[in-house]
Amino acid sequence: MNKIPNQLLVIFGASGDLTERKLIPALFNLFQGKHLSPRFTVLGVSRSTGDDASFRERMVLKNKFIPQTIGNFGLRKEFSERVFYHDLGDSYDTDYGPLKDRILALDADQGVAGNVIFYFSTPPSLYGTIAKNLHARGLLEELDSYRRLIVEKPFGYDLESARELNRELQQYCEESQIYRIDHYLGKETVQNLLVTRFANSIFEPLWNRNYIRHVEITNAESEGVGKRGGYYERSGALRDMFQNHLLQIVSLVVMEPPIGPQPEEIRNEKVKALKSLRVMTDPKVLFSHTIRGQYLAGSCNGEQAVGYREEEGVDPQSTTETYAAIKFYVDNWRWSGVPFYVRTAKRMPTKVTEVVIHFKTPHHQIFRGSGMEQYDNKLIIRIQPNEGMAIKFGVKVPGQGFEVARANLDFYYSDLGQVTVMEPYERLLLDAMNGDATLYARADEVEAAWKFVDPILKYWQHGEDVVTYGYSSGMWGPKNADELIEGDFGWRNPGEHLRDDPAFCVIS
Ligand SMILES: NC(=O)C1=CN([C@@H]2O[C@H](COP(=O)(O)OP(=O)(O)OC[C@H]3O[C@@H](n4cnc5c(N)ncnc54)[C@H](OP(=O)(O)O)[C@@H]3O)[C@@H](O)[C@H]2O)C=CC1
Ligand SMILES: O=C1O[C@H](COP(=O)(O)O)[C@@H](O)[C@H](O)[C@H]1O
Repeated sequence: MNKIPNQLLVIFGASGDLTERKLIPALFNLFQGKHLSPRFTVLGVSRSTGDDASFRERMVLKNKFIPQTIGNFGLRKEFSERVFYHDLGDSYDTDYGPLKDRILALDADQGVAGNVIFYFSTPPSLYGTIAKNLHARGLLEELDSYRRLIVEKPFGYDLESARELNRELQQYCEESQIYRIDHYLGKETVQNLLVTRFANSIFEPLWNRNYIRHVEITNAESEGVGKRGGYYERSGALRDMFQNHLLQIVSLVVMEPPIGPQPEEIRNEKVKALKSLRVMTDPKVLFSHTIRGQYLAGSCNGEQAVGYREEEGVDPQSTTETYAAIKFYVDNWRWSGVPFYVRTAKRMPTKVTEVVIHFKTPHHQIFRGSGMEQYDNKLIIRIQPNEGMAIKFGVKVPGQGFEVARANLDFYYSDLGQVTVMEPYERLLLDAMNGDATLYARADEVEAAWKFVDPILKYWQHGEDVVTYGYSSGMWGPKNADELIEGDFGWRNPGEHLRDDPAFCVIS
């Protein structure tokens, strides 16, 4: 079962939240599932004082994000013995000689055959510095073994900084060594978009402007920003979710069939898809096609929630958006004239991510007046939760005449029974260990996404007529966002339809 090479994973920023909440639990699950090679080893690196014992205790033995089950303590202990810590000193910009010695010693003791993956889990401002220092000590040179970098998001702050970061990293290693992580690509249902489209013959013939009226993508979270207010203030919903996760989903919906499943074939098509998004630069278009909002106090999931401006680390006058809805077009043969509507937000009534393909009504409506013309056919791809797919279509109501009712064909992943679905970080870590970059973003892909987002960011920052709407926590966001969608459609609000927000207002 073990095909993964022996290797060492070096995590920079190892004292942080991501390491504790996601990376170590994912690695433990992989260890538990016997997916790792027998000599797989982890070295945590950061500036915090510590040693192997204290790091093992915090990150493995007492890590509350690794579920405690009867009998897994022994396994934790075993796994913890494969985990080590290196204290870097006061700065990430230092001589990596001692770190190199530690890596060589671990290589000799643990037998990882010189294969090393460096995981950058620090603030992004340090990525270039860390790569520079690894390079200075020859740690990125691939001789008989491999050296890879996994780089966390956000990849850049805008187009220029993303380009600069690409240039910086590519100065020290080859593009093929760089793995830019986007955890949405690690979700089974996101990958299933490729299979739905290209492993079936029933969808692809309809997947174009002749049959599709519009495409709607919703990413809603009921949580607020929590303890990440400081980070979020500099980010906002557009940078935090739209530029990366949502545009990745868009690229999978929009792309042409790749000639094969190889990473470069898939990534080439995704880049082409992102390049075909119509960049909006006219302020009038930006005004009418983009909506930004910020959550106010309210009630979410039965609990009182504070407004964004009251969150820890947030400026009480902040205009950072926690809601973004964008309408745009894709300028290519397949999608010409089909509007795409994408929204992402925090403090919505529920947590849900879904893609809805709205098909056109039949061009000749025989059953006009029967009820069906109000309901276009839809394909709903539920990314989370209740992962699955549904097709909505019309059926005859039994009895005289031709009354049409709406029916569903549903598939839920849970119907597959006892299939273990890996968490995104598990899947993506395993892929990087295997050298499979299909589910990682390439430099040109990230830049193409920023090219589309940059003018929206600039307009939101400097545009004269930009408005930020306030919406109550627990509601579906600014009412104006409904007007983005032409015709009588509105957004498909999964679950309860809470429309009339008494607190809806303009906040800046
Ligand atoms: N947490 C999450 O859920 C997610 C995080 N990410 C990304 O992953 C990376 C790590 O995130 P996360 O673990 O949450 O971040 P943390 O703020 O917890 O930082 C990680 C570590 O980086 C080190 N560090 C070095 N310089 C600084 C500095 N100036 N300010 C703060 N920390 C510093 C700290 O370790 P020390 O001081 O010991 O050196 C810290 O423990 C970031 O790029 C983030 O954007 C992406 C998606 C989700
Ligand atoms: O990257 C991020 O993603 C999470 C949402 O991830 P999900 O897998 O729970 O949908 C989001 O909360 C966070 O703000 C963002 O940085």
